[in-house]
Formats: sequence, structure tokens, C-alpha cells
Amino acid sequence: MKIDNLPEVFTAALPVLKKINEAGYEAYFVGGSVRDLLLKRHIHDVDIATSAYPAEIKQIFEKTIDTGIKHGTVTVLYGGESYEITTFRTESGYQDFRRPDHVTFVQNLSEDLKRRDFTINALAMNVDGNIVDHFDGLGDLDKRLIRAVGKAENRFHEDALRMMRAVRFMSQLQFTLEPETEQAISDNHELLSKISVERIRDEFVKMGIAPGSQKAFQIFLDTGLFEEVPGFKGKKENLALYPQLNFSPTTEANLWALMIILLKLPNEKIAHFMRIWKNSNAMERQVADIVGFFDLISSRAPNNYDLYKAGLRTIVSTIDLANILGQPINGRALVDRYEALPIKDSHDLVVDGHFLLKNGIPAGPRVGLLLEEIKKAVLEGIVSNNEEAITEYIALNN
Ligand SMILES: Nc1ccn([C@@H]2O[C@H](COP(=O)(O)OP(=O)(O)OP(=O)(O)O)[C@@H](O)[C@H]2O)c(=O)n1
Ligand SMILES: [Mg+2]
Repeated sequence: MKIDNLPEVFTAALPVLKKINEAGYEAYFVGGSVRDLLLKRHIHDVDIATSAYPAEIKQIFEKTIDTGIKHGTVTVLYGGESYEITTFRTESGYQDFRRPDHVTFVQNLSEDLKRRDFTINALAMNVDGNIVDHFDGLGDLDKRLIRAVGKAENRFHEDALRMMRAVRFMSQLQFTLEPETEQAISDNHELLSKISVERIRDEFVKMGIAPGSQKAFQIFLDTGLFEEVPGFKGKKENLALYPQLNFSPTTEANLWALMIILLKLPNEKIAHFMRIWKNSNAMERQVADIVGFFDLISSRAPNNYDLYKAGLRTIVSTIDLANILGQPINGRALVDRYEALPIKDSHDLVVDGHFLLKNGIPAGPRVGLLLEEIKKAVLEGIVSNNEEAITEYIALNN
């Protein structure tokens, strides 16, 4: 198979391949970029595999960075872009079912492709647009199948994270999982416990926020993978609701909020849950805000002060969340009400602490409390947001 009319991301990189070829070495586009090209998906970056050693690549190009020398990868800067160029290699000396610390370089492309995870990721393309396909990756792209290269179990022993990658690609590409590959995940799911939480989290999030996440999540449950990730063990019944959802969350924050709701975690356990997944403090706060506002609107109609405190981002996320969960909610009305609020944050209030002090309120905690009271009154339309009205309000309420 030969591809003509390559997209710009590839044509921009052609001189890089040509330079390597001219120096007497082989060079190919490999991995996700070739897969996404054939699927007509957006291509974020192109990876290059070569028969040249890293030292040789560094001689060919003026500007290089040693990004992953011990894995055989050199980053080349060319024409304002950067390219990861990796010497043909096989992964050897596996320890603990994680990616190896060292690699063995191999002489030909075919040895390199053999150690890749899935057939659709084991495609290569040369400068002329000719596709190299040793494992019928093209057939699997047509059949929309995720299938391990060779014996699935071997691939998962090399890197157990690949089991999460399988469900992640299912979700992103809306592919099905080939039965033998699925069986190998079921048989080996415990190996996932050897993998760092950060790496699992990245795959889990990619799976969760992609369009095929309900089907992928079902496999994540059926194969037992879910038992090896933080906070999910023994929670199959709760998690079984996920595949029934109307659609997938589109943001990471909403994915976590959804998990917290499905797991029925009480408020005091949210921070712990977010931390065992090694989430950032910012993500933890964002998710707590969404879950908090979701609980609020599930129990009563929010008043203006509730909307003000939640803020637009949380309101919009929570509306999406309610939709995903199939809970009826008039989102448009909430957003309209928010937009109509007389103040959106404390800077919008015409008075501040200094103003209160100048107007005879003694310094102390009362200042903050009174400001909050004024805010509420302004938000509820009891007082207009101008100095005169507020001064009058203070006089009446003090
Ligand atoms: N655990 C892994 C990770 C990567 N790869 C190989 O390395 C390529 C590049 O890896 P990566 O960028 O992580 O994945 P992509 O397939 O490119 O997917 P994405 O679009 O998410 O980058 C993959 O296509 C695959 O051939 C692998 O075999 N096993
Ligand atoms: Mg990639």
C-alpha cells in the first residue's frame, strides 16, 4: 500500500528521513502517526524509527537533544519542529513487568515492529509513502480491532501498561478488542499492579474522556483490570453503571466527579480518592467543587448566592455531569441566571473592607462577615450594587 498526498505534518518531516537515508541508514515513520494517518484522524506528532545509532543521528543533524538516549531516542530539531528519532530496538531485560531500563538495538525494522503493542501500532511508512505491515495491521484497521502483535501475553509481560492502552485505544478509536487479546488481559490483569499510578491514570483518563468509553469501561470491568487501580477494588457493582451512561464525560474533572458519584464516596473521602490517583491539588479542588454543586442542585434549587459561589466553570461542568447521568436539569436556565447576576466576583462589588472601615465598622472579623452579607443582599436583589444603597443597608442592619 502506498499513500500519496501526505498531510503537512509528514511532508515537513520528509527532509529528516531523506537526510538519514542519504547518510546510508533506513528511516521510517512509525507508531501512532501512521495509524492515525490511515484512520484520517488528527496527527499530533510523528515518530521516526531508524537503523542509525543515536550517535550517528547526532552526527547527521546540527541540533539534537539527548531526550532518551538509554532508550535509543534522540530529539532532532529541524525546520522549527522537533522529532523523536529512535533506533530500531527490542525491549529486553524486563524487570517487574515495566518498561525495561535498557534496550537492545536490532538491525532491522521487522525486529523493531515485533515488540510493539498492537497490530495497528506496528505499521511503518517510508519516504515514498509505502506502508510496511508485517502483522496485518491494515486488516485490523479495516475490521476496527485492537489485537496484540504476536502472542498477547508476551506483549503484556513486556509492559503491563499495555493492558490499559488496549482499553484506551478501544475508547479513542471506538474499536473492539480481539478475543484472544481480551483473554490475555483477563489472565494477566494483576500485572497492572506493578505499574505506577501516574502511568495508569494517564491511560484511564484518556479512556474515560473519549467517545467509546462506555464499551471500553465494560472491558475494563470484565477483564478485572479495575481491581488493580486505586480505590476501585470490590466496587464492580457501583462501576457497572458507567457503561449504561448516556455519553462519555469530555473533561478530566468530570470523569473524576463521575467516579466519585458512582462510588458514592462521602465528602470526607473525596480528597483521599483524588490523592491516591496522584491528581494535582488544582484538579482535586475543581472536582470537589463540581461534586459539591452537583449534590446541592440534586437536593434543592440553587439561589443566586449558590450560583455566584460555584462560578461559571463549575456550573457548566455540573450541567454536563447531570446530563451524562441522565438527571433532568434545565442547564440553559442556570447559565442564564448566572449571566444575569449583578456581581460575578468580589471585585465587582462597589464596596470593600476599606470602605466599611471608613464608614465606622470596627476592624475585626465583622468586616468580612458584613461584606459577605452585602454580597448576598446584592445577589438576591435586596440592595443595588452602588455605594449609596449599600451605605443605607449598613446603617439599617448594624
Ligand atoms: N507500552 C507501549 C507504548 C508504545 N508502544 C509503541 O510505541 C508507539 C508510540 O507510543 P505512544 O506515543 O505512547 O502511543 P501512540 O500509539 O503514538 O498513541 P498516541 O496517539 O496516544 O500518542 C506505539 O504506537 C507503539 O508502537 C508500545 O509498543 N508499547
Ligand atoms: Mg504517539
